[in-house]
Amino acid sequence: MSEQELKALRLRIDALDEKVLELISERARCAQEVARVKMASLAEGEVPVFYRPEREAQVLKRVMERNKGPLGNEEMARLFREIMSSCLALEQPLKVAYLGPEGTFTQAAAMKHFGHAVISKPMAAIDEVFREVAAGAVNFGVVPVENSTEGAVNHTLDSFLEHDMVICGEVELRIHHHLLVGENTKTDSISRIYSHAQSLAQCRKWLDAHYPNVERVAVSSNAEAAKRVKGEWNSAAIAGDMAAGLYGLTRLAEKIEDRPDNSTRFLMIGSQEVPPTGDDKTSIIVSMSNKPGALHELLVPFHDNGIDLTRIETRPSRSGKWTYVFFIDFVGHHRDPLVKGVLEKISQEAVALKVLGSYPKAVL
Ligand SMILES: C=C(O[C@@H]1C=C(C(=O)O)C=C[C@H]1O)C(=O)O
Repeated sequence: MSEQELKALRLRIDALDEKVLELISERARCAQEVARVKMASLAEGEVPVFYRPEREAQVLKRVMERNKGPLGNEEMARLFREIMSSCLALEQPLKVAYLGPEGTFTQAAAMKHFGHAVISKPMAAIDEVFREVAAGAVNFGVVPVENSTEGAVNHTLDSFLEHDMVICGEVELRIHHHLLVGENTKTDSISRIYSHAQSLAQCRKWLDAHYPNVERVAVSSNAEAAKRVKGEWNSAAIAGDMAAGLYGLTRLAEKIEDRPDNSTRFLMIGSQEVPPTGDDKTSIIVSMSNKPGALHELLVPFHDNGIDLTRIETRPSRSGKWTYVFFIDFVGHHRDPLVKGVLEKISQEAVALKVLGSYPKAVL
C-alpha cells in the first residue's frame, strides 16, 4: 500500500471518528434527558430507577440483530455495552460489589454485565457480597453460581436461603486458566501450586499429567494465588488473564482447564424487580414435604405446561436434618400467565416457594 493511500484512509478515519464522537455525545445527552424525565415523573416519596436491565438487554439485542459486520456481533455488543455503561453513569453511577479481590473472574463478569463505568467494590467472601447489597451500601452484587465442569457454587445457593435478594441478571463467562509464574520463580523446581479449590478441580487432569507430585494449595481466590506467587521462587498459581495482568505474572502454560468449554455463570443480585423482555429466565427456591413423589409433583406442572427447566439443584434446607430445598431455573418470566399458573400449582403442594427473580437471558 502506498503512503498516499494510507494517508487518505487515515483522513477518512479521522472524519468518521468525529462523527462517531458527535453521535456518542448526542446519545449521552439523550440519556441525561431520560434521567430528567424519570425524575419528573416520580410520585411523592418514590425513588428513581435509573438502571433498567430489561431495556439494556433490548438495546444489545437490537445491535446484534442489525449488525452487518465486519465486526462480530459479540464484539459490537461489547462496544455498545461500554457506551451504555457510560451513559448510565451520567444518570447515576452504579455501585457494584463483587467477590474479590481485584482480578477475579467475578470482577470480569461484573464488567461484562455492567460495563466499566461502575464503581466496583471487591468483597472477601460471597456472603459479604450478599450483606453489602442487603445493607444498601451498593446497588448490586455479583456472585458465581455454577460452573460447567464443577457444578454448583454452594456458598451462593446457601446465601439465598439467608438473605432476601432479587436476581436481576445473569452472565456467562468462558473460563480459561493459565499456569502463572513470577520473575523470581525457578520454573524447574516448582513445589507448590496455589489456586482456588474450584480452579484446581477444573484443571485436575492437567495437573495430574504435568505436575503429579507438586503440592496443590487451595486459597481464597485465584487473584490471591497470583498475589502469593509474586514473592516466592518455588511456587506457581493457576489463574486467569486479569490476575496475570494485575500481578505481572507470565504464562508457563496457557488454557490448562480440562474441558475446553469450561464456563461459569454469575448472577447479579439486588432489590429491583425486572419487567419482562419476552426472553427471560426465572429462578425459584422450593421446599417440599418429605414424602414419596414430592420431586415428581414439583416437576409435573412444568412438564404439563411445556416450560423449559434449565437447572435444578438440591441443597440441605438447614431447618431440619435430611430436609431439602430445590433451586430451579426455567425459561419465562414470573408475570407470564403460563408461569403464574405453574407457580400457583406448585405453591399448593410446596411447604414454601420463593421467586428469587425473573431477569433477561444473558445477551453477551
Ligand atoms: C437511557 C436509559 O437509562 C439507562 C441507560 C440506558 C442506555 O444508555 O441505553 C438504558 C437503560 C438504562 O439502564 C433508559 O432507561 O432508557
